[in-house]
Amino acid sequence: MKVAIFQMDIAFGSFEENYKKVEDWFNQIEDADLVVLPELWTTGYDLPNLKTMPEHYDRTIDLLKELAVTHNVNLIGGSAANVKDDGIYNTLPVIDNHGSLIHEYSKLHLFKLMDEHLHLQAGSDDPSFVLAGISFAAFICYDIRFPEWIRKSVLNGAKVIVVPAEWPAPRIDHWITLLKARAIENQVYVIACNRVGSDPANEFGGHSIVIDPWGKVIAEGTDQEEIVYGEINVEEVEEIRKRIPIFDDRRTDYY
Ligand SMILES: NC(=O)CCC(=O)C(=O)O
Repeated sequence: MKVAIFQMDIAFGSFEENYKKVEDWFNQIEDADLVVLPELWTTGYDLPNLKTMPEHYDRTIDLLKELAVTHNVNLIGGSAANVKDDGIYNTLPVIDNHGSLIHEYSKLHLFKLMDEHLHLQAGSDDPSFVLAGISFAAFICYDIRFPEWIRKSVLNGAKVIVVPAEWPAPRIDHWITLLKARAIENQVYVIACNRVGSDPANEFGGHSIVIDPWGKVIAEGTDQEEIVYGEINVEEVEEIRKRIPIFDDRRTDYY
């Protein structure tokens, strides 16, 4: 499966501008079966104003469905603010190449350092889904600091972990280290998309990445806007698990 990661800058609070950029980037992709976008790519962290944009989640889904069909590509659509009656969720949509919305996951762990707990509701969704015959699980940014949440999906069968993010540059070494650790400890592929550029509070670090189940980096972005391309082969997961059979060796009598 060929993957194209949209490592983009995000116009703060201006979803029209961000829609336009994403449409332009779709016209540039070379060869991809799966496109991955960053966290909150339609608005950035303009959290206090999200409630004034109640219609934009549905518009975002409509746009992504159209792009998936036009370009015949599967999409893990980053995430967008999803205004519901009981609050605003940070929701990740998955759309297949026929334009069907097959899965949604709202971020479980809210990141207080960026005020998420003041404006957003935590989700309660299962992160796992099957896309193009492959078992995936998708998480959002801060979720990667909770290995037990990711391990749960891997024990349920996920072979590829996808992570859209807005991860600030000063902690970019945490980003890379945590993603490598999640790949190695779970013997899965990791595909992670981080934005670049800045907003009024943060500068973001890019370094979107594809990591194989042995922990080897297959593709990595810089700290500038670009489409990062990588290729995954899920049969590798079983090969690595035969070499070091951690799932047979777990001591479930102790933990
Ligand atoms: N958008 C986020 O969840 C950021 C998480 C983050 O920066 C971290 O250090 O964790």
